[in-house]
Amino acid sequence: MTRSSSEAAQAHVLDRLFATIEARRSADPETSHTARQLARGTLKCAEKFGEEAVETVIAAAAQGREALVAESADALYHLLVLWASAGVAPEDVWTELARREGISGIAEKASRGKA
Ligand SMILES: N=c1c2ncn([C@@H]3O[C@H](COP(=O)(O)OP(=O)(O)OP(=O)(O)O)[C@@H](O)[C@H]3O)c2ncn1[C@@H]1O[C@H](COP(=O)(O)O)[C@@H](O)[C@H]1O
Repeated sequence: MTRSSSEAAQAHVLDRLFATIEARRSADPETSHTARQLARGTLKCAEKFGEEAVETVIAAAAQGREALVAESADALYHLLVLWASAGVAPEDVWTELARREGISGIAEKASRGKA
């Protein structure tokens, strides 16, 4: 696989995962972790993402590369569950990221009057 097609596959996996998450809205919470999370509401989904984000920080600080990869996957999954719960589509975020392409983060911060 070439570098560019590999990169495209990485992007698609998040879109495929989001489609799976959306399809789980009507699934049985007894058999679907996603349905269970969505049934708890957006605030609980946000709280769960926060927990997974903290676990990602701990992995980065003390547990090594393999743990960081695993915790990052958990965090991304729970971020997508949060988007689904809150009515955010991946395209909304991809569009915002594309809008920022080529804008230096340092220049953007300076434009808001921050050093
Ligand atoms: N990518 C994931 C994924 N990553 C992490 N997890 C689950 O997220 C949970 C995070 O671990 P925790 O120990 O924090 O969870 P927990 O012990 O259940 O804690 P609580 O939720 O009770 O707070 C685990 O149960 C993981 O199995 C995931 N569950 C599902 N998916 C994807 O979603 C698809 C649909 O899953 P279901 O909805 O379960 O069918 C799957 O095919 C996968 O592609």
